[in-house]
Amino acid sequence: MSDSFPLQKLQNITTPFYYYDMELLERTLKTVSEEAQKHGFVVHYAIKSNANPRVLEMIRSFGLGVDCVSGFEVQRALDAGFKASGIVFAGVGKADWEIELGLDNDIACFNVESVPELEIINDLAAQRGKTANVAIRINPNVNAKTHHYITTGLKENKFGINQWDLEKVTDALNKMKNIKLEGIHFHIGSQITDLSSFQDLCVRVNEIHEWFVSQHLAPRVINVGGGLGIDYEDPDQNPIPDFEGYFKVFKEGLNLRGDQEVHFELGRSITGQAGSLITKVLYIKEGVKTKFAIVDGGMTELIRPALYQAYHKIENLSSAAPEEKYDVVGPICESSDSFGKAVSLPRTSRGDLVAVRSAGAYGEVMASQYNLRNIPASAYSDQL
Ligand SMILES: Cc1ncc(COP(=O)(O)O)c(C=O)c1O
Ligand SMILES: N[C@@H](CCCC[NH3+])C(=O)O
Repeated sequence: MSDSFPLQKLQNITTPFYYYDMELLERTLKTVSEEAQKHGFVVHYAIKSNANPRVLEMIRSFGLGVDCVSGFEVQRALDAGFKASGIVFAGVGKADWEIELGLDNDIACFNVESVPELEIINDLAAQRGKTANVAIRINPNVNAKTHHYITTGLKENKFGINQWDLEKVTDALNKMKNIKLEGIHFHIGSQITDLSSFQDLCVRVNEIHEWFVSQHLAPRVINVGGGLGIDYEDPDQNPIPDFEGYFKVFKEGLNLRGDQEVHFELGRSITGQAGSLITKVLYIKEGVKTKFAIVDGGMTELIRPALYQAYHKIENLSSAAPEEKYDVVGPICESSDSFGKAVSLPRTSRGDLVAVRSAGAYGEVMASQYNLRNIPASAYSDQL
């Protein structure tokens, strides 16, 4: 039985729902802010990982900027009170209305992923008599050593502009009157736990940076994206990622010139450990190999196990009986609707509350209404 959850209070809430440990979120934000400040680094929060209004409110209170990947995210960030001057906007397929929204609100920077996109931003900025700040997203062809669905910096991935196309970018930039080159941008993938991938990234960034300088273009901002992973196996042992070690890699690895700024776009490492999906056991059913614990939350609330075969620690909050093995499955009409196979849990019964841990990032925000289910509600440790 876990003592890190207020079981009595959680029992009164209709399941399934997301539970946010706001004290942990606060400690994580304090750590990331302090560690970044030591080096003068600027952190943008990747809102795609979690756009819950209460979560955003706390993140905003720490003065982080926001990294967005759609016009809807830009709008959510503005609605949550983030300043436009702290908003950066990436994405391979920005529609005209999304670019217009960014321009009309004077966001800080567009992270541009192709030459045709650059042309459209230039045209739309010209129509408004404005100059758009852009960072060129470059695909550094670095192996992030993570799940292939969430690696983004290999040459075959759709993201960014390949190095051999950079001359086309500089040619285009020289012709465009309504674009200002603000920086260069990279992002190699997500859930990266081997820091050597970030060392490899630094080597590529330095090469590419040198090339820009040789073209008499001096990017003011070096944006190295996000991707720092979390400990899904042991969230209690490692609730806060090693931000110190992570930033140190960039401090030591990047060759900076003058007053350049280094920007980061961190999502999972900020929100991941602060959220759990709380679900209730509906039925215990005998299976062929193990018993099924059928819970009332499923892939519609948390799709990561079904989509990436991702591991999430599962805990029975209600029982302290001897352990047995269960396949913990949801009610959705898909065989992949499983949170874990042969999971050791204290003997589990109908009505027990189960926590699926480390679900604060890419959890609530990826919920769907498949099977016409409701989008899950949330509860917060500081409001119970
Ligand atoms: C461009 C960009 N920046 C930042 C992030 C945030 O990544 P993470 O949540 O792994 O820190 C992502 C997602 O992978 C991304 O695509
Ligand atoms: N949704 C992914 C991460 C994608 C990151 C965005 N590029 C996950 O749950 O791990």
